[in-house]
Order: sequence, then structure tokens, then C-alpha cells
Amino acid sequence: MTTYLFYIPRYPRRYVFCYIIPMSRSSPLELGLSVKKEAPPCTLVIFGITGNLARIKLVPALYALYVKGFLPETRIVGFARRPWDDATLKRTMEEALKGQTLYREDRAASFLTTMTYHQATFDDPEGYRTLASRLLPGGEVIFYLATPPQNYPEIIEGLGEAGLSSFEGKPVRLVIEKPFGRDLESAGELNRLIRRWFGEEQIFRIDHYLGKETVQNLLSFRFGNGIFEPVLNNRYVDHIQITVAEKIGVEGRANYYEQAGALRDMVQNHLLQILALTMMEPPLRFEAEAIRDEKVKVLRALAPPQPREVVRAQYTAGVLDGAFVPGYREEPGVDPSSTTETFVALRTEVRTWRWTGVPVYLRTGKRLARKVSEVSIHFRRVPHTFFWEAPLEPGENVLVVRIQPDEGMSLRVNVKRPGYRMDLRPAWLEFDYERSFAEDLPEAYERLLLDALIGDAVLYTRADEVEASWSFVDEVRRGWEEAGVPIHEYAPGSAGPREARYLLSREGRRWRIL
Ligand SMILES: NC(=O)C1=CN([C@@H]2O[C@H](COP(=O)(O)OP(=O)(O)OC[C@H]3O[C@@H](n4cnc5c(N)ncnc54)[C@H](OP(=O)(O)O)[C@@H]3O)[C@@H](O)[C@H]2O)C=CC1
Ligand SMILES: O=C1O[C@H](COP(=O)(O)O)[C@@H](O)[C@H](O)[C@H]1O
Repeated sequence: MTTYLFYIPRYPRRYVFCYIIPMSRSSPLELGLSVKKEAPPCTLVIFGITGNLARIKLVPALYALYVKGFLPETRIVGFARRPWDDATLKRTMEEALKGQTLYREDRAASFLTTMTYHQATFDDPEGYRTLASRLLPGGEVIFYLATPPQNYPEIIEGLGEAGLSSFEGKPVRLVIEKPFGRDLESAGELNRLIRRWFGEEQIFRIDHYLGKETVQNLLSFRFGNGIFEPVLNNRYVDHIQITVAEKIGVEGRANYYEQAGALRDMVQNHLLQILALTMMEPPLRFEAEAIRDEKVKVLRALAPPQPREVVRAQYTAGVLDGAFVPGYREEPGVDPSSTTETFVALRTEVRTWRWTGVPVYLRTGKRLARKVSEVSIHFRRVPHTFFWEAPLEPGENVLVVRIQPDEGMSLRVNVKRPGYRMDLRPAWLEFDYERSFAEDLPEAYERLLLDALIGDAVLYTRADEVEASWSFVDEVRRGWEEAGVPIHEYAPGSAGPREARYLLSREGRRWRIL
């Protein structure tokens, strides 16, 4: 694909726009198929088909793949315990598809012919024996565990004991949803149980952030351009910020969230994966093992923060977008004296030759001012300035990777302000997906499911990565428990508690505005 650049100075004022315009526009189908081998026929068994995740994410993503022509000959078997039949399953899923932009009655009807329902409980060996007769002969088999995590062990045992770790002599694949454990010990236990029946190459641990186009772009921009990599190190980078902020609250998931909190729910997986992709060394090849080898080195090099470098907080009741919202402790199912954090900010460092000395600040929380996920790399200022006429010192250069929304990248540079003085002002070089590409960004689950179907594990996490992340998270928790790190409060619609501001301001830095 040929690309060219042009820019429109002074539109809007103070901004320099720099669009990347694809000269030839391929259809999503051509683009995808040119880089992927076609998936073989397969049976996809979704454990927990009647659940929320299957309805709101998995089935719509499979439907999108189907409409775009990516779904191979697939039989989808839904496994759950409620007394549904095929017709109930199809009716329910049809309702779930009606909100999709790609929905069309005829296409949906044709897609739904691929689905059947298998009623059994996860602890019933008979359920697994009868499942075997539903698998498409001669095809691949994928088991997707979209169930509460407490069910994983019995499903893994059930499959193993029924001889379903392989089918017709070929290893099956097992896709496992998050959370993968709740600490290092439980994650290790789960990995050991899995290894009794399955090889690591059969396991696809989901972190849906890796399915986001813009998270994958972290690799493309770093290793597909010559100009950034030489400056991404402790000689040129002052610090890095990673933010995943949400506007929503706990949304009826109190049962799970009370046991998790923001550190386990978001930092252990999404934020640490983003950090690893931002800071890893170039892999030997673009393939799963090589990339995971580099990610795990970063995760193992993470320095646990001191207790004073961690801020935890809960949202209070208040007004958000003109409507009253309850505080976390008043949410249905939450213990009124709960100390589970809905916000966490911390400072860490990756202790490697490249990155030692560069603080990395992470923050995530619910009920914040805006939904935004981004990485910002803040470069050191110029060592000496001779712009003596300028009222302001040249500001720092910042490279922002916008994961969502407004997906794209921005680079803050200092430019001369028009006039007779040598006056510097910041301006932004912008790239944004919407203006630059005709293609829509696929949903994360579309890409992840497609990769599971073709057996590509690049965007899935390996056992040692998950364990390294838990090891860091456990250290953070141990630190805050031993030191009695308090739980602060923040108002809905804010940027979090003021203590999070101090985390940076006492080092002369500031968070990017939410
Ligand atoms: N929901 C979401 O947005 C997200 C969910 N996840 C993860 O996905 C997984 C599933 O979440 P979610 O869909 O919300 O969960 P739900 O509680 O909505 O669904 C649970 C499913 O498991 C089935 N099930 C539970 N126990 C048994 C049993 N003993 N025998 C047979 N079937 C059983 C239920 O069947 P039945 O209805 O018949 O009882 C239902 O289909 C979790 O690990 C969650 O952390 C991850 C990211 C986002
Ligand atoms: O895994 C999770 O992610 C969502 C946020 O995902 P996003 O794609 O909307 O950014 C979060 O709301 C949820 O608590 C967590 O379990």
C-alpha cells in the first residue's frame, strides 16, 4: 500500500495536521486474507453460551467474521446448564445481533444455522462424552471457556478425562477468559492443572486489549519505523504514562469486582500488557514465542513500587453527565464497608539496560471524567535553550498513542509562533485512524477469535507472562497491606483522587489531562 504525507499548517490554530492517506484502499477481506492463511473447518465449543460475555461479545464477533467472509466452515456448540434448546439459543442470539451495524435478517439467519445448544453441567462427565459426538469430523476443535473462573478447573478436568485434549489425534485448542487466577499462587495452580492435560501450545489466554488494533499498533509503530526506536530509552525519555480510564462504574458485577479491584481487574492484565509492548526489545521474529519472550523479560524487570508510590481509591456518590450515580459502597452487592479499590495509580520502573531510571506511571479507574486508554511517552527537554526572546521554555516532546477513543497517535513538537519574535509554541503532529483509513477498526474479539481459529497465539499471553504479572501485582498488594496504604475517595467525573496528582507533582511532573 503506497502512502504519502501532507500537512495543513495553522488548521486549527496551534495544530499542525499530518494525515497519512492510503493511496489504494483494499477491502477488509483482502487486507486480512493477504496476511492470514485461511482457517480450516472447525468446531467451536463455547462453555457459558448463555452468559453475558457470549451474548455481548463472542457471538457478535463471530457474526462479524461470518459477514466479512472470514469464518471458516464452523460449527458453534453452546454449552451451558439451563434447559434451552437450539431454537431458544438461536432466538436469543438473534436478539443479541440486532444491535450490530452489520445486522441483516437473512445474514443472521444463515449465520445462526451454525449454532447448536448442548445442555449439561460442568461437573457431569456424561456432558463431555456426549459433546464428543457433536464435533465436526476431520476439523479443528476449539474449546472457549467463557464461564466464571471458578468453573475452569472442572471444565479442564472434564475435557481431559473425556479424552478431549485431542480430537482424532490432533491437539485441540483451549481459549481461557480472564481473570487467569487471582494471585501468583492460584495462577500457578491453574497452569499446573492445565499442563496435566494440555500442552502450552494448545492454550490461548485472552487479554482482550491485545485484540485492539491500536494496541497492536504499538508494535507496528515501534518496529516498523526507523525514527522512534533509537530514542526510546533512558537517554531520551523522561517518563512514560499509561492510562486506562473508564466512565462506567461497576455495572452489576459487584460479586466479581469485590474480589478483584482495579489492580487485579485492569493492571495485572491490560496495563501490564500495554507496558510490555511499549517497552520490550525488538523480537527476533514476528511470531508468538519470540514476542512473548521479549514481553516476559520486561514484566520480570518491573520494580515493585514503594508504598508511597501507590495510590488507591474508591468513587463516591455524585453527579456524572447530569445524572446522580451511587458511590461504590452503595452499588448493589457491594459491602458498605468495602475497601476494594476502583482506582489505582502507581509508579514503577523497568530495570533493564534500556529503561532503568525512567519512571513509568500507571493509572486506571472507574467513574472517571472520560473513557480513555492511552500511552504517552514524555521526552527529555532540550539540554540548552538560546531562544532568549521566548517567554516560555520549549515544552517537552510527547508521543501519545491513543488506544481508544479517537484512535491514533500525536506527537507534540515546539514550533515558531508566527511573528517577529523567536517565540516557541507547542503544536501537534496528528495521525488518526478514522481520517486515514477507509476500513473500520475491527472489534478486539473478532481478531482474537480469528487468531484462535487459525491457531495464531501472537495476541495471547503465555503462562510465564501471566505469572510474572501476578508476581508484580502480589508485591504491590503485599506492600500496601504491610504499610496500610489508605483507600482515598474521588468524585465521579473527576480525574481520580488528588493523591494521584501528588504522585507525579512531587517529582515535578503532571498527568496528562483526562
Ligand atoms: N461479561 C463481560 O463483559 C466480560 C466477561 N469476562 C469473563 O468472561 C467469563 C464469563 O463471564 P460472563 O459471561 O459475564 O459470566 P455469566 O455469569 O454471565 O455466565 C456464566 C455462564 O456459565 C454457565 N455456567 C455457570 N456454571 C455452570 C455449571 N455448573 N454448569 C454449566 N454451565 C454453567 C452459565 O450457564 P447458565 O446460564 O445455564 O447457568 C452461563 O452460561 C468470566 O471469566 C469473566 O471474567 C471478561 C471480560 C468481560
Ligand atoms: O477486562 C475488563 O475490561 C473492561 C474495559 O475494557 P474496554 O475494552 O472497554 O476498555 C473493564 O470495564 C472491566 O472491568 C474489565 O474486567
